[in-house]
Amino acid sequence: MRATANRRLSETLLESAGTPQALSERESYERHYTQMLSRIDAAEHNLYFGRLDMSDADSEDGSVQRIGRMGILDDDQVTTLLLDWRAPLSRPFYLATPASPEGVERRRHLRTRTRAVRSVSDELLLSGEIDAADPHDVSVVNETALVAALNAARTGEMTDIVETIQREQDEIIRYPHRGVLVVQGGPGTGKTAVALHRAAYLLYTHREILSRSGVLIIGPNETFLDYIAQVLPSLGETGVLLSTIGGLFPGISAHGRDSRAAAEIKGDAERMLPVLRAAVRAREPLPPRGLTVDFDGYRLPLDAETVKKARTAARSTRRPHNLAQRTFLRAALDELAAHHAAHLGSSPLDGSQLLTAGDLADIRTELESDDAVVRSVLEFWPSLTPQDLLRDLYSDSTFRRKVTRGWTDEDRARLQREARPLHEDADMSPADVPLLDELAELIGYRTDEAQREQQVQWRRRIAEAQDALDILTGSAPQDLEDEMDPELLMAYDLIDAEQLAERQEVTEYRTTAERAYSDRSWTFGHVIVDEAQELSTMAWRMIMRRIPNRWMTIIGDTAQTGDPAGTTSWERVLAPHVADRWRLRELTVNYRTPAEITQYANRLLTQIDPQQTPPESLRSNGIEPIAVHAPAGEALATALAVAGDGHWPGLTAVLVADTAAEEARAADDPEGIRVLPLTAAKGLEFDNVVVVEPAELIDSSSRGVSDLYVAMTRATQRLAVVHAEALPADLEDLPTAH
Ligand SMILES: Nc1ncnc2c1ncn2[C@@H]1O[C@H](COP(=O)(O)OP(=O)(O)OP(=O)(O)O)[C@@H](O)[C@H]1O
Repeated sequence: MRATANRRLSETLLESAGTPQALSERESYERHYTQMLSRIDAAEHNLYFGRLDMSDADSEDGSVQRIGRMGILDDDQVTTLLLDWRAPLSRPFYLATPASPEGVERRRHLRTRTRAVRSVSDELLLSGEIDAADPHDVSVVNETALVAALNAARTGEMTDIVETIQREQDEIIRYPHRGVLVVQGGPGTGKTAVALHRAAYLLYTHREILSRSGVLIIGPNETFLDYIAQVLPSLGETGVLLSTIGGLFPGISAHGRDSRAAAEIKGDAERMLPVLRAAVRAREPLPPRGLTVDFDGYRLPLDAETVKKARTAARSTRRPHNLAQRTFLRAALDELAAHHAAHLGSSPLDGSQLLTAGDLADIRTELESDDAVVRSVLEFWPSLTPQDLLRDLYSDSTFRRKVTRGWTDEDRARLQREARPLHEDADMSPADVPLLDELAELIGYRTDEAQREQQVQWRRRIAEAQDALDILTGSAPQDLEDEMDPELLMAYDLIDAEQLAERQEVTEYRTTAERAYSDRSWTFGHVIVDEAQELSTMAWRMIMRRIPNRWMTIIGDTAQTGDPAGTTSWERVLAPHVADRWRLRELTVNYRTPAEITQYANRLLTQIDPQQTPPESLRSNGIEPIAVHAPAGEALATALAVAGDGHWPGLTAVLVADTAAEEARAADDPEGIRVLPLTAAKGLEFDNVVVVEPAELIDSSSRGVSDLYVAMTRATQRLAVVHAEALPADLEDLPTAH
């Protein structure tokens, strides 16, 4: 397959593209073969991993199914050599258990490295020894392979779980409902893995729709996106847009940081929406008394009444601010024209209007072409950009006071930020992005890069066409010029550059993901939100605008919420958008953290939310977590020493409270050890974790206990807790080490 695709690609590249149509065909073939090659490359590792011997089939061919990362047909294009793991026929591979064998006699699991088979394990499902009547069978599927996968050392990049997906996970990955699906599950239950496999599954099953509209996956931060970036390509999918909330506004890279207090208030829709609306309205002011505009040697009054009338006309269109500007201008000019006409044309005898409707229209047209008049009128309904408005809100205290009616001074100060004239966009923080998006909606501001880019391309094409015409003119037979038949028409006589450019068909070569990324008004076919508990109500509004059909998978754990603007209740965040039309599925098994660690972590869960069932650890590894006492003020240094001296195999992370992030950055981390503030470790995992100063983690935020819970559940093998202050009561009985 690879050789064929390679050959076709070279043939395509060698083809000369004479006509624009041939050129566009060539490019689409090129794209097709390049994508096919990258899919084949991506599936190379462990291409074929599962085999099902079915009991019911009578023909030999039908009795065996081979399952792999991608579907492969034999040369006859009919016989299936390998079934895609997402195909319905592959399902028993993930679902069959001895209690419910789904017609599978034997399930074989293969592991390969490059082209060599490394291991094979078989399970006999129809051996009849098991009580097939037990409907509560919770045994794991593909046990040997699963245990191997769970014990494998971590590489710092997430891997796919396509070979060992478990039943409860499979049910979510293939969930057919076309509405909002919420997946709630404790740490390590495979939520992120399930989210990514669901994206791949949906793209496979609904490729027609989704390859055009795209799938968006939202993750909590860039580190997390890097961590999961390889999973979808390894499943053969490259067309998914991965983004953080901060990355969803085209043209803005939100690298600024907010204090927790600022992020909390910025994320609160109830508080911010009235402020944003007021901010736009404040840019639709009334003129000062006595304002006039000069026109035609007269001074026309631009008074409050005129502006009010125009403003009412504009507002009654119910269109966003920028889009209502034309109505405003038109209405204001009508008023000014009427004023002028009254002045010029009223009869000195009886005051009746002597000017005709035509005269009035002329005045109106002249007013409209008078730049100074138009500029004066538009002072009261200027074009706005979300960036400028937000910046004014943060840096102009008078403006801020005006639009935050009813706020305390203390809350107002949470929005305050120094005005910085240069590189302002770099100052935007992730919490600002939903505000920008909301403002863009109120203003009717388009970030349609695609459109802008099209214009640039259009101009470029005209320039190219002009060049082509120039060459054509230049290559006219000069020496014959005098004798040339003046009646003979040349191409350049008939066509101008614009027409020539127009003849080139406009084709969009960017991928769906690239187009979606540059267009704020893009709506996706499916949206998956991971670590969804962290999203503020403002962020939810932004996401919902991207997915009007509400076909979403929302994944998270309300016990892990760290952002003070985040949620502890799915009902609360979803009700404004979908009322109660959403379904909940739960994941209950912790595949990451061994039981030795979970027994301590789960005590914290009782504090965070006693209603939640603690996830059950699938394995134990015999390594007890430890507590290490540090001298006062030396918790971080001690933690680094513990991490370094342990010589533990695999990846080690030292996790500190966000408030200690500066200190952590300055620390000299020993080789192979990552020192991370807690928010940057969300969703990640490491073989060994050293948690620094639980008391500080708890105290540094109103969601401190959740933060500690997240920190402890990042470990796949070992946990050490280093403390100079007293340990929280729940961890007091940790075995101590020196
Ligand atoms: N069926 C499975 N087979 C093999 N590994 C699995 C399976 N399910 C989950 N895992 C592994 O368990 C670990 C945790 O999964 P994941 O990160 O998706 O959990 P999570 O629920 O998102 O966790 P958290 O909420 O703590 O971020 C990962 O290493 C993942 O590969």
